[in-house]
Amino acid sequence: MIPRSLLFGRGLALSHAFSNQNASTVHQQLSMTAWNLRSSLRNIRTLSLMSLWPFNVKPRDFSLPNASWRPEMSKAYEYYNALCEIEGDEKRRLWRKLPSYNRVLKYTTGGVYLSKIIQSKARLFTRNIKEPGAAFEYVVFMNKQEKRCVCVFQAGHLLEGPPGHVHGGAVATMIDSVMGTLAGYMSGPVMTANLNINYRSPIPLGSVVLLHSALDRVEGRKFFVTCRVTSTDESKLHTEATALFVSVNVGHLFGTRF
Ligand SMILES: CCCCCCCCCC(=O)SCCNC(=O)CCNC(=O)[C@H](O)C(C)(C)COP(=O)(O)OP(=O)(O)OC[C@H]1O[C@@H](n2cnc3c(N)ncnc32)[C@H](O)[C@@H]1OP(=O)(O)O
Repeated sequence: MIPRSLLFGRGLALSHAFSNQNASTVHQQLSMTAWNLRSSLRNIRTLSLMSLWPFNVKPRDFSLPNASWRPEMSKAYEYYNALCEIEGDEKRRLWRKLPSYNRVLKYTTGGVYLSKIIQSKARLFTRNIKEPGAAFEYVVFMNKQEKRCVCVFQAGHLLEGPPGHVHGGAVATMIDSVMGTLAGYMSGPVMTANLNINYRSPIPLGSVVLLHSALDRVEGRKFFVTCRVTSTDESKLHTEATALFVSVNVGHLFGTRF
């Protein structure tokens, strides 16, 4: 005959034990169950660490200064970084420098559309060129209280569009990324539903600009965001944009929502 514990699992096996065995055997069984539970929890913890491999080492923060930065980039960085370091209660600081990685680590194991090979090779568009200074060099400074952020952006030589100037798509990429970062910071996961851009004056290749983004209003799941791209002294307007971001649940990103 098949033992009852194998048919109904440990819970039912224990109730069976209560009715048939003496107290010391029951105590022994309870201790064993607790030990098994602890060991299972240890295994789950080990598994969850393994599932992050190879990302359980500290990822590289791409928003730190490097040798490719022009003095203008370093100067703007230092200006906003100093705002982040103003003495005071950490929680009450207005400005924060956001770290920037080449993957959104939380989502490494998701994505029903992606094969394992593509998943392991996926990298954030703006952080996928290894040569420092060749493409998108940028740092985002967030001011949650004022619902705005500033991005210091140095456009590298691989972003050429018109000769000697930055490609409009590269500008749009940065605008979308910075506005999306702001909307996401305020609300959790979002996707761009609508993006309108007016290009006012071309951005010279290799130059440093600021992207000023602000949350205009929120209507339910809809986040309306603005963005202005200016020279670092803010005297020249390069680009203006407005966008709508819609907050989504993680299932939407993985195509698993119903
Ligand atoms: C750390 C690194 C950070 C990097 C940040 C990078 C940010 C980059 C962001 C992106 O580039 S996302 C990629 C580009 N975007 C997409 O691929 C989105 C494709 N579209 C969708 O997935 C869906 O259409 C969307 C999530 C936007 C909306 O679908 P839902 O089914 O969730 O919502 P629904 O269609 O019910 O719309 C919700 C509301 O938004 C409104 N809406 C949606 N799309 C709209 C649109 N295009 N224009 C105006 N309104 C729009 C819609 O009318 C409705 O308004 P009401 O609530 O008032 O009825």
